[in-house]
Amino acid sequence: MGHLVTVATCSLNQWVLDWEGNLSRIIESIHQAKAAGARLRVGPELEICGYSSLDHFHELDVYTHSLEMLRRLLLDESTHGILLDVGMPVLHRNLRYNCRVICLDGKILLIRPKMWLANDGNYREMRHFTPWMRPRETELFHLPKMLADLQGDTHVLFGDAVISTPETAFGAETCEELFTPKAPHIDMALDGVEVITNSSGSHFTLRKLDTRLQLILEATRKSGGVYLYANQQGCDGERLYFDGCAMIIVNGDVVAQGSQFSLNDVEVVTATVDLDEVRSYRAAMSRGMQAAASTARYQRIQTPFELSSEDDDSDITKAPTLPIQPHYHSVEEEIALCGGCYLWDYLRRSGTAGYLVPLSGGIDSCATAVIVYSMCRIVLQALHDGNAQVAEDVKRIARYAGEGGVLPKTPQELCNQVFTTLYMGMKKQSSRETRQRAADLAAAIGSYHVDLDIDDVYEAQKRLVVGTVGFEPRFKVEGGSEQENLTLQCLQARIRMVTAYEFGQILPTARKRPGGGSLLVLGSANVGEGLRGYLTKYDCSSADINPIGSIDKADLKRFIAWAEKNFDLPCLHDFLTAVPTAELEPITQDYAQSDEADMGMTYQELTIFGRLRKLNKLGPFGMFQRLVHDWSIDREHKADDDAPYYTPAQVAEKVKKFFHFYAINRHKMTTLTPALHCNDYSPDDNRFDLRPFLYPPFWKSWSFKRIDMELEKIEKKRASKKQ
Ligand SMILES: Nc1ncnc2c1ncn2[C@@H]1O[C@H](COP(=O)(O)OP(=O)(O)OC[C@H]2O[C@@H]([n+]3cccc(C(=O)O)c3)[C@H](O)[C@@H]2O)[C@@H](O)[C@H]1O
Ligand SMILES: Nc1ncnc2c1ncn2[C@@H]1O[C@H](COP(=O)(O)OP(=O)(O)OP(=O)(O)O)[C@@H](O)[C@H]1O
Ligand SMILES: NC(=O)CC[C@H](N)C(=O)O
Repeated sequence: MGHLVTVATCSLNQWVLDWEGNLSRIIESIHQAKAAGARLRVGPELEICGYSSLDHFHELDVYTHSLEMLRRLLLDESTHGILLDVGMPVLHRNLRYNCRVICLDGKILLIRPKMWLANDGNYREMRHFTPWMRPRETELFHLPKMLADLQGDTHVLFGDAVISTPETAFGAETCEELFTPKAPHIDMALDGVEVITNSSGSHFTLRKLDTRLQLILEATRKSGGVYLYANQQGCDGERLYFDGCAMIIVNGDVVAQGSQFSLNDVEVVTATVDLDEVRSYRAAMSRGMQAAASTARYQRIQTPFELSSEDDDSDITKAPTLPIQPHYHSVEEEIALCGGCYLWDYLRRSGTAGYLVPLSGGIDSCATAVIVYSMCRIVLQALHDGNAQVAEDVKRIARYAGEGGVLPKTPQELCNQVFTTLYMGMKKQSSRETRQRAADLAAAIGSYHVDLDIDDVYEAQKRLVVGTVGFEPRFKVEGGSEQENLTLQCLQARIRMVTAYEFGQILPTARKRPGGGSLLVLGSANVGEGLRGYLTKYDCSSADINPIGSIDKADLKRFIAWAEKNFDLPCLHDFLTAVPTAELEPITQDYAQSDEADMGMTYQELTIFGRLRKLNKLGPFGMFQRLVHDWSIDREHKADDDAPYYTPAQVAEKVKKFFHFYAINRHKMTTLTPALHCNDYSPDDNRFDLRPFLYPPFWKSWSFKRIDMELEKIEKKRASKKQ
């Protein structure tokens, strides 16, 4: 029995209900772990069926197929000789549990159900599973016949227990459990469990890795121990991107870290850890006394399987893996990499021929196009690194096999095959500048670019009203009313949507691309526009998928400024300096439409409203109370110099205006294009931010009256102070 132990964790790019694909990735990770000399391997949460199976967890098939895949795994002798911690759903006494199955050499040692289910934001585990609410209790699980014959027994243990090997003990906690105030690893550590596995289905949001890593570092800093973090990676069929980053942490130090964004379907991370370091770390007096006082005792399931041997201790070629500095990406890199990896998974899994972006010459569709370009760069890097799966996918999607099997040499070359950009101008509304910016960007990234005008279609459609009811709607600048102005704007916007789909469906065939097929249309409404409803329902904001729908204008601008340098795209500079405009109204000598003027608020203010509404959970009155302090405070007391300054009356007006537009436009969120989830202030109505979409008029609401009452109090106080 030795004290040097090699352990493995992994990230797997699983896909919901891809039973045989998921199993093959699990087996591949076990082979890689064994090849690295590991004797314990942990995989992501629910890895057999894929984490985001959602309401499929209500179907018995999912439990049956999970058992069938587990049986295959147990039967496969190439996976023997290593302790396995595998994730799958299990039906036990008619209740559904989210479980870890711990097995060795074709036999199950323990089934450990998740105790603290994830149930906020995007997570609805309580809808699908029952939590195991009996800490440190176990009972017998009746094995179905297909497993009983392998096990040579009819039952195995089910519940909250740990595994004891000759040299150490290890226990499993599952994803959310780490985030809870009384995480299971605390009691396990106090009871002498030295290795904790954490199998996660943890999604990416911008700047989130820090939170996750701090929790793990803190856990092992306080309790000591070896922590093995496994996570899913990629798009498994939902709006979430799972950001892998498998890690091994020892006593508060990271010793191994996998990639957060990559196109590797299987990534195994291993380290050799010294159990004696855990023992010394824990032997500190105060911790020792707490451990002695703890009454939490775990049932230990004994196995004679050794994680290491005394031979290892005298093998001087074996050494503990040294601590490293954890690696974080900047926000700009996160957008480029997360968006790029997600779009590649979506493309290769949807079986379509590529993407199409309606490119307006503005910053949002520009950001979407640059994310597609980032995808092409990531793919090229993976080809360069010899990723066989990516090579196979490129041949299939970009049909390079048909052209002599030569793979693309540059991201632009790939871009030209899988990415179309479409500028759809109007003679009076579109400026030369936007048309030129779109063309310049397309040339720089190599997309197949189409530049056309939609005036004929627009005029023909407009004539339907003129010819049928004898009324000719006019723009405001031509003397028309508000309603006429809106109707004409929305008409253009919707014609663009129809045109985008038309081209998306026929272009691969028209270009004689082998296999034809359709392009997926990408949307590019940013998070603020969605929230404020500053978009036309069913225009180009209605697309197949939107990579930037949960990202705000400020982060998008940072991303474009970063890409200008890091992707060597000088043409991006002009996008950054342009005034955001919808170009839906005719441009005259003294009028050009502008987003911020139209919206009655700036994009910066929109981000603040969006965060306070969702993250701080503030309604109109609460938001007024908060902002009157942030925005009306005397300049010299201000913490943030960039924050706007407004009088209390102006703050009241701003907050009311925001909630008014939010309420009357909320219906647009119900039909908004699915967006890649990158931020916890996303207004996505369908999965994340569940709200009504028919509100009473806010101008007459009690909450607005309360703002007025509060404003009166504030103004009286200010007036009396001045006297
Ligand atoms: N309570 C409710 N529940 C369900 N649906 C409701 C509804 N109230 C209205 N509606 C529907 O929504 C329609 C009004 O919404 P909508 O048609 O979007 O039209 P609307 O919101 O009136 O106008 C679109 C606005 O977006 C602006 N915009 C800015 C930037 C870009 C773009 C662009 O398109 O490129 C547009 C444009 O300047 C204009 O101010 C109604 O005609 C009705 O069909
Ligand atoms: N002239 C155009 N040609 C092609 N697509 C357009 C054009 N005008 C608008 N679109 C599409 O409609 C979407 C919504 O238009 P809008 O004017 O609101 O742009 P936006 O959301 O501010 O984005 P952008 O910054 O790209 O203009 C754009 O993102 C773009 O995809
Ligand atoms: N699957 C889970 O338990 C995930 C929940 C966790 N709070 C996370 O975001 O990572």
